[in-house]
Amino acid sequence: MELAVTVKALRKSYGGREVLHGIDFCVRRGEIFALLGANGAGKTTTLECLEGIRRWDDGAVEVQGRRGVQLQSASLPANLRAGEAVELFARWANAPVDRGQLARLGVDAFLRRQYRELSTGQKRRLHLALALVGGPEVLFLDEPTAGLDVEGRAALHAEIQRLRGSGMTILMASHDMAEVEELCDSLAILKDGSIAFLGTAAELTGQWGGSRRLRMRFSAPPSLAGLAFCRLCGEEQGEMIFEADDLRAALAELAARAAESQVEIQNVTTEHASIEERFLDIAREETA
Ligand SMILES: Nc1ncnc2c1ncn2[C@@H]1O[C@H](COP(=O)(O)OP(=O)(O)OP(=O)(O)O)[C@@H](O)[C@H]1O
Repeated sequence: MELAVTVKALRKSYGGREVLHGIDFCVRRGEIFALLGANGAGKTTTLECLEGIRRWDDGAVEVQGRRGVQLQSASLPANLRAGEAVELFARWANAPVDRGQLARLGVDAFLRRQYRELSTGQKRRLHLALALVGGPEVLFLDEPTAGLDVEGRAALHAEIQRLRGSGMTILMASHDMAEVEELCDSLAILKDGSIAFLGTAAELTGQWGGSRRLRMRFSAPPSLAGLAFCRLCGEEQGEMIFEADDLRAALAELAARAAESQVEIQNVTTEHASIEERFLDIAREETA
């Protein structure tokens, strides 16, 4: 397994207040990795340390390959035209302008417009185009689709997937759970400057432990008094809906109840927790 990014025991303080408390994670080459966390959790600080624009106090950070950075609030000279910015970055990187990429990002539509005339979404697309000049091997994106319209978001997701397909490693900070679920191979949840979860989205939502709801249709209502592993939380279209922390135990318990009550189980479906639900669980644990 080839690693593109390694972070070991990374610590960072601002003015004596520690905001990263020794975090560890790795990103494999060619994967899309997301940093999630509430406002102020430390995502941008972590990305900035990796991007090489922020000093850290202790620990180690390694990035293998050329870096491309889409800044969160990057600002260019107000009267610089988008096309001039692209030419300028290409000259600095000693690389040709990739017209195809500009078209895919929709930047070609406003190349003649000055930076100050661009909308938030257009600026974001331009910043991504600039980050991609020279073909980075490791790309850093800070909330890449914030401020983009639906079409822009879809186009950008398609482009991010295309870039991953070309072997690029992508690290992104995001608040958009649907985006993370759609794009990312693995993720870390930062909570107050420490890692609260590290793994894949499937591991986060969990096949069993992370599942929450069980829908069951019985031939007649079984006796449900004193359930230990689940609780009835509603009925919908003839199905009983249960909530459980351990679905396996809940299923066994309900099957036993059905047998005791001599009723048949006609249908069972489980609903897994979404990334958002698990994220909120972790956020709540933080304040508990
Ligand atoms: N330049 C700075 N000077 C002092 N404190 C800072 C600075 N930048 C960030 N912080 C503090 O460090 C902590 C982490 O901030 P950071 O921007 O890394 O979080 P974040 O997870 O990216 O938040 P957001 O989701 O709001 O962008 C916060 O408490 C923030 O107030």
